[in-house]
Amino acid sequence: MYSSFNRSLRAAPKHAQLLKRVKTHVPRAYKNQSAAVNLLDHCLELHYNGTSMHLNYVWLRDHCRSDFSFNAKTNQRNLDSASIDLGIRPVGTELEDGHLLLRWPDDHVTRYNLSWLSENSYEGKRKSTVQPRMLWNSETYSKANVLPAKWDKFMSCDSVLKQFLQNYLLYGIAFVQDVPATVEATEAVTNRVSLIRETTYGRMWCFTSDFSRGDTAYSQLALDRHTDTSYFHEPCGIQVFHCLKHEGTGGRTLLVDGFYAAEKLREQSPDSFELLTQIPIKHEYVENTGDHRNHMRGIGPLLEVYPWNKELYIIRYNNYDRSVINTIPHNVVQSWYVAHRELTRELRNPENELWVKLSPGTVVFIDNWRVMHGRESFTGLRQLCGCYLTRDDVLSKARGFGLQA
Ligand SMILES: C[N+](C)(C)CCCC[C@H](N)C(=O)O
Ligand SMILES: O=C(O)CCC(=O)C(=O)O
Ligand SMILES: [Fe+2]
Repeated sequence: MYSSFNRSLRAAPKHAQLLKRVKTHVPRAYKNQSAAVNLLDHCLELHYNGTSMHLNYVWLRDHCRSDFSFNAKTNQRNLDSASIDLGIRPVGTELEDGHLLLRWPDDHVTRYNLSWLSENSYEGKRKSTVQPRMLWNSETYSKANVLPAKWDKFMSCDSVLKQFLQNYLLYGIAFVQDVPATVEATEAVTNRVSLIRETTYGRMWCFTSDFSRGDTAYSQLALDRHTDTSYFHEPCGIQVFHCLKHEGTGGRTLLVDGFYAAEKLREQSPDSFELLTQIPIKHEYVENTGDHRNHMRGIGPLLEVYPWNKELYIIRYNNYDRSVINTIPHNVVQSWYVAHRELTRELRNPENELWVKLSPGTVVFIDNWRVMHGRESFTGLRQLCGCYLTRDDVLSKARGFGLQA
């Protein structure tokens, strides 16, 4: 069944000798110190470090980290998974020195570190969160006393950037102060974090209340809390704002932790929470102004959770840009509106509102998959510049610093 395998690339015979080749039956159970293995009909059962894992046999062959199966330099799989016999079972197993050794019918030997298995198994993953977060309302955020980064150190010192990214991951917002009030400096601060995501608004944008675009953002009107670019299938991961100038009144920025509100909903009204994770909703951006012709549409539920651990990872909430609901029957529409109302009530709880007046020099990074922003109406000339980032790039940067993201 592994006829295409190159025998010379198989695991060293040293390991092979450790494994008794069992022709007629497979040993049922092995125990050593804190680990125990059982070969069940459809999977291998491994007890290790307080976790009981059920590891599918094809999976065990597929995730083999031998040189033959996996390229450790590129971190890519060499093995053609489609060539694995779907009925495969190991013909020999052994627990040795914190490792699980498996011999396959073609004599190939797979050697798993038990800690690697407990970290990477379904059971292990179910227990852990993908991204640790500190959910906040205005009081808890203020009490946390999260310090902003300062421009000089932020631009030159990696530990300051790392701390900034940690704050961003935990709270979904992070500030840099003392930034020169220019688009160029704002761009430099952003580039220090990651790649800028160009959209129809430009790469770096600078806007004021001139209705140059067909969107309320380009007015002096108040904007209720929302996430941006809900009309993309992948909404932008981060929004960066820098207020370069404001000669007038009002115009404060509103920030609300959408996950704090959504978790309240999950506690108080689990059915409504679940409905919001299941009903796909359209958001649209239709623009016909001057030279601008845009028609964007994104479809996705208001809340999305990882299926294996139910951890929330995105909220799309923009009542301005939400499009026609016509994909669900009326009785579900009614329940959806009830659920939307419950979530909205929580999002609008004044205790959850963090109001800040952005002023020249302060750049704010907002997790647009989690934290909502809005603004108070204003008078006078107000100029805001900023840009969007893609979430994957920012998370990658954070992981590069060893942060859990
Ligand atoms: C930020 N900037 C002014 C460039 C664009 C604003 C986009 C506004 C849009 N309604 C949305 O919520 O996505
Ligand atoms: O003007 C503001 O403070 C923010 C407007 C807004 O929501 C946006 O540009 O995305
Ligand atoms: Fe916005």
